Amino acid sequence: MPGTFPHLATTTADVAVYRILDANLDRAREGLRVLEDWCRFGLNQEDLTENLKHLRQSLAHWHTPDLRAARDTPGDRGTQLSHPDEEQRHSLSDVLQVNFCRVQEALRVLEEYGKLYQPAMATACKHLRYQIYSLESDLLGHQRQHQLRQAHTYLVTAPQDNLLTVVEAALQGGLPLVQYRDKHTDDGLRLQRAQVLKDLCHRYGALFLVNDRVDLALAVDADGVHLGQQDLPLATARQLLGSHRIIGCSTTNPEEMQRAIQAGADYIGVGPVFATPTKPDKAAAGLDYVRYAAEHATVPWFAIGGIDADNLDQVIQAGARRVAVVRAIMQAEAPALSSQFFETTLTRQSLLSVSA
Ligand SMILES: Cc1ncc(COP(=O)(O)OP(=O)(O)O)c(N)n1
Ligand SMILES: Cc1ncsc1CCOP(=O)(O)O
Ligand SMILES: [Mg+2]
Repeated sequence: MPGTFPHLATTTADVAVYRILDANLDRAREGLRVLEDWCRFGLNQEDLTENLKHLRQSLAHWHTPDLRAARDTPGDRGTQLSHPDEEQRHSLSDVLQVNFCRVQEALRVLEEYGKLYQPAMATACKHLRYQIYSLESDLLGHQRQHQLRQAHTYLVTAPQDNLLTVVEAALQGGLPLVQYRDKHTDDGLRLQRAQVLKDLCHRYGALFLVNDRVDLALAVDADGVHLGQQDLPLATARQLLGSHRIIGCSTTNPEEMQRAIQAGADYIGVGPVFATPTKPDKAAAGLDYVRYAAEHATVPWFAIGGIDADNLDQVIQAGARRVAVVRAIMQAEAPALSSQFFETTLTRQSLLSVSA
């Protein structure tokens, strides 16, 4: 077989290899186009768009007429094959993840069969595959930041027996952001719960962060971590989590806010706005600190502490457009309706503020 690949396929095996190369060049280029279009139209990320376009064009170079000539779509038994997982996508992140996998698999196939056809092609596809791996974490990081900016309601969970039922109901109500907070359960159970919650959030296209614990966040590949003033320094957490994950920071006053932003926090908590039994050890920072944040915060910020449907208007009037809650959803009769109420009210207010 080696060396028996003239420009026109001569044996049945040659034709089959040509068809595999043709199909996978199509697969890889189509997947790259899906990723490129989200970077262009969804994330408005020019660099990422340019990178993906360049990779797509590099692949096109190898898609020669003799490979295309081997195509036999009517004779392709695979066109009828499908799998339930291929028929639906749970979220944008799901679309991105699936298409990264598609491109990586196709490049692997091109590398292996390319060794029979043109070794230079195999080498080129290997290099492209490694470029895609690093592009994936970069794009994932931008997608997380995009989702964070779009989120207006942040559920911070409380340890209760119906934790999963409440969180799933809230996700069904459109909750975009969840933080697993559990100060006293043993680590084995916390790890297990964090993994289940992360999978649940990603099934609904929501971000999942872990409170306090960078190790748990890494162990379950969470989207990030939320740090308080007594937790790991943000710089250390950033070293461990990297730039593609989200790090949030609690703040109760302007000094803590400025320190958190200078340290590179992707978002901050602003509160407790009102005294709350959920965090009885912390005095209320009051609406004045919300007003200060509205004026000075240069990163996304979530008002937190004693916030519910009854006092949401006051918090909005003080300038908040994002809130984090525990009891208002965890103890709601209907967590889905509660999430929907917060998210629609705050999203509407944000749009009104932008157009004002
Ligand atoms: C969004 C948000 N803001 C503040 C907190 C409080 O964090 P927590 O770990 O409960 O308390 P401190 O570490 O800040 O004392 C939060 N969880 N989420
Ligand atoms: C975790 C946290 N950080 C500041 S206040 C608070 C608790 C908020 O709980 P609730 O929304 O039930 O008042
Ligand atoms: Mg903490």
